[in-house]
Amino acid sequence: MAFLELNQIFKSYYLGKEEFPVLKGINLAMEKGEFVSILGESGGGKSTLMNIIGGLDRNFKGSVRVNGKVLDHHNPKQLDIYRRKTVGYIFQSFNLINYQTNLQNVETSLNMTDLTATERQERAKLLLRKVGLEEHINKYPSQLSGGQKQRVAIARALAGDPDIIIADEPTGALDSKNTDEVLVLLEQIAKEGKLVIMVTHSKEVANHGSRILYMEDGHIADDKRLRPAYPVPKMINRLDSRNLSHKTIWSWAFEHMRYNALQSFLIILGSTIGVFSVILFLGLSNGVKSYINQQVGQLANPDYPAVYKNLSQDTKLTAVEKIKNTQHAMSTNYAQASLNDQYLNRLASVKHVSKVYEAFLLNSASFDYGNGKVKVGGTFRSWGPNISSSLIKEGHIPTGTGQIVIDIGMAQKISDNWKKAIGKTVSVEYVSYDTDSQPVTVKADLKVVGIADGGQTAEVYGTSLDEVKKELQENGASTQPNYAVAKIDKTNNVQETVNNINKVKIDGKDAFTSASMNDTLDAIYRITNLATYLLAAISLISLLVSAIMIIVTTFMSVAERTKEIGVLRALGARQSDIRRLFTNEAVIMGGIAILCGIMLANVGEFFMNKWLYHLITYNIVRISIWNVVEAAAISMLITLAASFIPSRKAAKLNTIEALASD
Ligand SMILES: Nc1ncnc2c1ncn2[C@@H]1O[C@H](COP(=O)(O)OP(=O)(O)OP(=O)(O)O)[C@@H](O)[C@H]1O
Repeated sequence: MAFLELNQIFKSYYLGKEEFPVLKGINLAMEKGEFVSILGESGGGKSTLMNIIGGLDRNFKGSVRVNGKVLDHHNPKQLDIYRRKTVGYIFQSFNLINYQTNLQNVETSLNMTDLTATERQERAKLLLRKVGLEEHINKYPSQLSGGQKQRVAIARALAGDPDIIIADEPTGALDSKNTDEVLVLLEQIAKEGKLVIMVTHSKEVANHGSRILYMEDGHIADDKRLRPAYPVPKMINRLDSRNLSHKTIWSWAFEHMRYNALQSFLIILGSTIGVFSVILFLGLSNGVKSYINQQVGQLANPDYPAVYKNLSQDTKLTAVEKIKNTQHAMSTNYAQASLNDQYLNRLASVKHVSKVYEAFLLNSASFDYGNGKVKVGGTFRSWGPNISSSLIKEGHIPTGTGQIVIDIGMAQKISDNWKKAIGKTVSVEYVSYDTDSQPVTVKADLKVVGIADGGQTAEVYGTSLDEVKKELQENGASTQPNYAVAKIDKTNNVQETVNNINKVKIDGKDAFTSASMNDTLDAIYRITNLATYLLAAISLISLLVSAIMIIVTTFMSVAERTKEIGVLRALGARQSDIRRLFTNEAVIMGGIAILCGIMLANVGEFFMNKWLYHLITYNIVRISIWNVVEAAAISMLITLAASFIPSRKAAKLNTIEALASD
């Protein structure tokens, strides 16, 4: 039984329904140690026959038997292994991979053997030495002559230690000197016990073989033996084949990306800008929220909601709107708008309210220092536990009568060194109302004991509750508080208690209106969230643009590398290897873009905070680890999705057509 047997091989091409038979019943037997030349007219079916022997063509009739076993051409996996292990290809146009060095080109094939990395390198060097290219191992194919390229291709074909070498017009593109050198090498390979099958148009070239087959009209017209087959030496230590490792595919993807540096750089740049802006906008939104929190939080303690008397009948109004109505009503009917003992006691009886503090908010007050030297307007308030003491930047909160806390803005006007305002006397003037709701002007001289900074939200002027009551009493104004502060036992109970306070009824009507910090913040957050989503959506657009760039460039890359895909498949790479090759490259670029985007966003955070700090004294960009994770995940998903279709297309390319592409 011969090593390679072809039985009744029929092959036709179809144009529409029209059949073009090319091989019309080929029967052949070939042995190891033979150097078979195939001659024949152009279009006679030589390459078609080679594709069948090489395991590239699966659509034919008949059987191919190798070493006694029928090759199952309906089983792609078996064919992958067959090409990897049994066949070595040499093409007319060399088909070397241009972004790999000559050494790496030979190693490409060796990567599908069971050798270790060092063994692979040693064998690649040995093979390149064998074909006389020892000095050129680190050059790229573009730096070699045609003959040298073909010798690299021969070294690559031999790399996996195959039994059959298929050379399809290996000398077609070479001059006579290089042709001779290549033929000597092929003869040498046959002498080493391999079956060499060479297609040629030249009789002279064919004569180097030990046997010549003439193909004519889809048949073997003549089979001429020139000399006996070379004796097959005992082959020991044969290499075994294995699938390409993930590591190898990653390194190829990386090599190709490096080879196409400019194109890769532009894609990475596009994605980097996308990732950078998504992270930065998310960080900005965090900063804005935490800034609002800080501003509102430092002004008022969330465990102490303010409670006003409710005068609005319209139940659809929000708590904040109802509070405004009550404040308006104060100047027309103070007695009705302020809280009497009945209301204060009822409030104290609400569940979770552990204490009720009377409080005054006196709008349109004026604060005067040095008889008009510094005069400012603002709201004067009684200082209660609801006002955070962290607002005090110098001095202390007002504890007894005759004391005042002024805003830092006024303190700066009083003295260049604002801290020196402590101890100065400030005159306060405001309007309140008597029990008949008639306006009463209240004046008092108070000593500055503290300086407060309310940030962007409010200017802070305040005195003790006792002092307010004393002033009102002395000037004949009503001492009924215009609002109250309820102390809630636990932070967790605040929202529920505020809701319950708003439901309390006196004389059948809603008695109170109160807004928790959450109510106030929710409205603000809704707006900042909206702004954030809009900004993030804009940056997502740049990610999408980079996704489109990835799709386009991967498609272009597949088109450019069609031949390379064909070569890799002919060497035994699986469809999944090809798919991974393209996906991995996109993932590497996406990964680099994510890293660059994260780094840039951090730099952006630093500079934006630096530039904006003097405006608001706050680090307004606050990138959290979650912002980074979110942006990285979105970007990687987009990258994978973008590379999916082109990679699949690459994997599904027909190997023969890919090899035939220009
Ligand atoms: N994919 C295809 N679709 C249709 N016809 C094809 C296809 N590939 C080859 N053929 C036809 O099959 C015939 C045999 O082609 P093949 O390439 O095997 O010939 P060849 O003997 O190698 O020719 P040459 O010596 O010119 O390379 C030709 O007529 C060719 O036009």
